[in-house]
Amino acid sequence: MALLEVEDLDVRFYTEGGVVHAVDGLSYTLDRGERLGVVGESGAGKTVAALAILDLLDDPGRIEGGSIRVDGEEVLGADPERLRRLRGGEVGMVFQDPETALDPVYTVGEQVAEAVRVHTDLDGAAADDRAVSLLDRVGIPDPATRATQYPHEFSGGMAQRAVVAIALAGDPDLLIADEPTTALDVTIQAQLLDLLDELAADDLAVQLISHDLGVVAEFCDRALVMYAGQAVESASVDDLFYRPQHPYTAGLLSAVPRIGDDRDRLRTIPGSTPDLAAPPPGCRFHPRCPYAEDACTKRDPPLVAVDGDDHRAACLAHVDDADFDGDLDFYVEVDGEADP
Ligand SMILES: Nc1ncnc2c1ncn2[C@@H]1O[C@H](COP(=O)(O)OP(=O)(O)OP(=O)(O)O)[C@@H](O)[C@H]1O
Repeated sequence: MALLEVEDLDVRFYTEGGVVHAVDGLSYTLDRGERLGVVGESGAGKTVAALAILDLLDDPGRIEGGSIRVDGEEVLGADPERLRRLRGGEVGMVFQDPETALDPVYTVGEQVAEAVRVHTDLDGAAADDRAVSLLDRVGIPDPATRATQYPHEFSGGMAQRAVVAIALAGDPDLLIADEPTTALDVTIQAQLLDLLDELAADDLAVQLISHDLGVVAEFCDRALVMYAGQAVESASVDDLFYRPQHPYTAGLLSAVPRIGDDRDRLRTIPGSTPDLAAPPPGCRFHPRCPYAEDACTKRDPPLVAVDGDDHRAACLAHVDDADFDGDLDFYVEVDGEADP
């Protein structure tokens, strides 16, 4: 049995501008100890889908359907005791910005110890000791002194390590990291990824949400590509990078800057993500797709196996025919102009 099984998840936001269908029929699984990268442009539904796993969506967001099982147990509609065990217990979460995750009025040690108390049997001095050892485990030097300091005394990288320590307090099986390095500078980003790498080597499964395909290629075993609330491709990292099947995946890859690329301007896929209150009919990517045919405007394509069960895509288009060599230049816009 997979550690995490998401099946046909449906999340909508009821806004004044209409019903935003943020996650639509999302299904995927994550095994114990596996590292899954979730990629896609801003607004694809990556964060909303992750919050749904812990039933953390607030008004006007609502989970309208589907199933989320952690270790075989359903999360949706679970009682408060089960949710307490889940959040920060079986599943730890790290967000982009450590400053919003830490409370400025408590010391870092108090915050880690509180998480220890909530999720374990430890109390009092034993919880404080565990907090110091967690700070040590995430690579914070002189953890006993650091534990007595307040978040503002921590650098961004150290604060994010403290957030990881809090996420580990309940000894989770799964860590969801939502753009955990985006707010950090490049060297610190690499150090934090090294830390996640070490933790994952200890059999912790990681769901890493990232805009950065390079980070996903380096860190993850498998990747799930999301577009406009749906999964469009799911594959091992190798298959995804060398044999992308969905034109959107190919577009994302061709937008990655490469060594030797002398263009310093931003390369993007032409067009923008659709308004999820009124998504285009058929395949949601068709208005931006160079391969779109009439049928794509009518039929919402399901994920189908590409070559074996582990590689699935919501399109069996012609990316292969284009002899993909990682440089689909015809696809990409540079500064809004067609790329020569
Ligand atoms: N509170 C909210 N009210 C209305 N719509 C929302 C709300 N939160 C998210 N959405 C919508 O849900 C969709 C998915 O958002 P989500 O944050 O999951 O995207 P994302 O892929 O994580 O993007 P990013 O990389 O920018 O975080 C977006 O269209 C967004 O506008």
